Amino acid sequence: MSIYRQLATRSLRCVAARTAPATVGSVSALRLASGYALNRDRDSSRSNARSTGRRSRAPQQAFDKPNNDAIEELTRSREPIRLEVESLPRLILNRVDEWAASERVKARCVAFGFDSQAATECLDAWTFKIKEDLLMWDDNGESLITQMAARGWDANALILAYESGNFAREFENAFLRNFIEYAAESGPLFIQSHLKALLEATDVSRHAQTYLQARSINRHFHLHMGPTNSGKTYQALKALSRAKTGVYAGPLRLLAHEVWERLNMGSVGDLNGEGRATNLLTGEERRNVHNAGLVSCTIEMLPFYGNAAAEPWDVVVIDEIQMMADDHRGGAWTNAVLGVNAKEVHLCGDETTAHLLQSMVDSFKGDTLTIHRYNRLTPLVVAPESLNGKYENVQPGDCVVTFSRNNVYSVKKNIEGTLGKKCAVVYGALPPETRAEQARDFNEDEGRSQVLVASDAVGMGLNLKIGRVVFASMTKFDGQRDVPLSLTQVKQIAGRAGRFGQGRTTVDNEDDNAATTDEVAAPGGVVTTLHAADLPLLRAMLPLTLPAVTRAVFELPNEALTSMLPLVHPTTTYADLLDHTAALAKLPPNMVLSETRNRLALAEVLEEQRDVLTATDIAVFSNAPVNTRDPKVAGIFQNIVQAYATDYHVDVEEVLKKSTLLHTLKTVEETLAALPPLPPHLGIFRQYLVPPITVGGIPLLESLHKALVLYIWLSFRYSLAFPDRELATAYKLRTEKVLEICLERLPGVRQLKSAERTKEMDKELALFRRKYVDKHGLVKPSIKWVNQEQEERMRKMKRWRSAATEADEVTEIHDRTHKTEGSIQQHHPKQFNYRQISDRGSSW
Ligand SMILES: Nc1ncnc2c1ncn2[C@@H]1O[C@H](COP(=O)(O)OP(=O)(O)OP(=O)(O)O)[C@@H](O)[C@H]1O
Repeated sequence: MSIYRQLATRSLRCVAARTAPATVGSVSALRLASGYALNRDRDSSRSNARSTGRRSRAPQQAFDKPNNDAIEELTRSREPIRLEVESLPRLILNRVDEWAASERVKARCVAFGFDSQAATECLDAWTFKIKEDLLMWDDNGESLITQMAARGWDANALILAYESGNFAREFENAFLRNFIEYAAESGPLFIQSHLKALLEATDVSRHAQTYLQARSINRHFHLHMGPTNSGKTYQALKALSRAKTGVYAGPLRLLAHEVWERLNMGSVGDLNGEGRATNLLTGEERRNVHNAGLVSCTIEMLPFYGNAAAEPWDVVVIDEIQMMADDHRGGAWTNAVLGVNAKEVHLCGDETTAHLLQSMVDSFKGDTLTIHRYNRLTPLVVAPESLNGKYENVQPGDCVVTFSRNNVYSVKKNIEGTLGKKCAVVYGALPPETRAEQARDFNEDEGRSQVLVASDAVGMGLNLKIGRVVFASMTKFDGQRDVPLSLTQVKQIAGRAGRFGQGRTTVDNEDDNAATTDEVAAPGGVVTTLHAADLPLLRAMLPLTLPAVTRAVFELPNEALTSMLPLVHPTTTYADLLDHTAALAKLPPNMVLSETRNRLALAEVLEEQRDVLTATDIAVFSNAPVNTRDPKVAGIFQNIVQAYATDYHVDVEEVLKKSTLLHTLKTVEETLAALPPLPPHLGIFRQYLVPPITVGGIPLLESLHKALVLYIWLSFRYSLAFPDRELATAYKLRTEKVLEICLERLPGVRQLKSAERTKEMDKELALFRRKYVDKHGLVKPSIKWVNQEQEERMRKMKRWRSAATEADEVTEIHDRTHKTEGSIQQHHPKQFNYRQISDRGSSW
């Protein structure tokens, strides 16, 4: 947070506390006490200690002590933040002098066409007028709102900004717009018409009116509201499956894919196996089915304007509507509600958005709305006990939730080492296709995995047979520090337990919500924590209702940027253009601008090619799916932009070459191809079956996958400049395959001891040995990387031996070496002898 923001925050807090003492609470409903961080540290220190074989230094007591402070804080911070309208004038007064005197405001004025002398004079005059106005306003709520509106202040927007904790930036933007409106009427004559043009270009408050088709019909909205696993999507899809034309729009391409498959196969609602021809449309994939009346797509690809004949869709289903409050992607949901051309719009999500959606729909003349409310189909209970910090207590059907890829691996290793049961993994950086494969391995009876270890990515998009969710920690590292899990995250993740019709473990709990279902409800879900100390917190959080979403996230339309372009100085960078437009934008009611951090990072790269790229190019590239936190992908994005700008021809292999990611893919593929299969019923014998590159290569393969998805995404927008879509898709599929095998071979599962093996198992094992193990008890070394490792050892050995022969005093060692010449493996029996280690627990 900048110093300015800190000061602004502090001063506004003080004023608010003075002016509305009884109503100001803490900013976030769930910004909890430091006890969270303690739990996370304990968790990771514990897993580190296990994996390194050391004892954790954290005293055992700390794991068991309930975190009362955090629970108390939780209860207190549930108090809603309130700001009375009467406090607003004072908040404005307190800030106005400092704001007007600041250099950044002057710089902004210069960018808008003022000279600095004129800017200072005009700002002084405006400040004086504000103070005069403030003295004249009476302090009665309703009339104050009207008086403020007459002077260009949107009191309700400022109150919402304050209550949602974003007020510093938004107050500043409100000052800027108010000042420019004033200057456009009363400022220096030479600039007035220019300022009016700026105000017009950035006025997006009537953006909904630009969706002409949607405005010309009367849409009927159905809100399907309920917690996870309450059957909302099921009911909405039923309506879609009956429609002649329609669309399903979901948050992930995984979900779009799943719905596409289900509609085509007829496994939705009333279809009873009679498939409906449905097309698939995602940023990276298009599949056309003959005579398709339906489309399944990701929300960003929603065909707003209706079907191919430009007629309104009969039914459009928009899933996970609460995502309209998401800082980064929320704009896509908001636009869908504003502009989709459909007779019936079904919105599925949790209760938090009901009020906001009602007021949005009310603002569209002629549109109507019905709300359907649902309860969970299966009960969800908090277990009476935690796992008491012991992975031994994990059961088949459990999903252990932790955060970050490394923690997922380390928990997987701990569980596999302790229980001897294989774990599937799901985390955000895994390609969705690989996630789905892991989910299948866990869900299906013949799958190898009985336990799932997942990050919060498990909260959405996958149907999983989870009986019990176990939170390994109640905090998450946000890139800078540990933050407590939000109530939304806790509820979304916990809700995965006991999925209707998919449950695995049972709890004795009668389901009383399942009256409307077509089939018998499955047993309910259970949720618990790994550590005893976290359980009371979980128990306190689960029954809480989620705070209502008060504002939808709004994405700056490209038209606003292109209208602004001729109005700013020609040397203005794209990042500054974005920033100026966002600062001056007049938004529709109850909306807040989306987060532009990632877009600004991409804009910096695009700036290098600003003389070549068109405004449309910049708009497309700056919205490309690039995670700038992954330096490999960010580097490849830079190569792509450069190749596009210089040659208008982007060769997929060429842009990937510098990153060596394709080389990694080939090396891992070759390594895997030379490996014997995994031994049956045994844990993984790391030395032969898990070459280091198959573990170390996983993050690189994940980056490669993202880079390929980016290429494919761009190829759908510029098919001439990106001609290698097929090749990129082939590489993408290869990457997914290799990733799956690498995950399959991740070391961890303890080898079964002979007492634990059945005769059948022994038989299969004997077969395996005969085929892959030589007479010395070694896995047959036809494997390139093993050979290379052996050669390296031989080289070292020779060097060491020659050094030893030179020194008389090491004769004894030399003799010992000489005896075993020709059988280098015998120097490392622990590493190479398969027979010797097969009965030992894996050291991984
Ligand atoms: N009436 C029903 N008959 C049969 N199966 C149903 C019924 N309602 C829901 N299901 C099944 O229950 C599971 C959960 O339903 P659904 O995905 O619609 O819930 P949801 O409330 O949308 O959950 P989420 O918010 O997690 O997406 C699905 O597998 C769905 O097919």
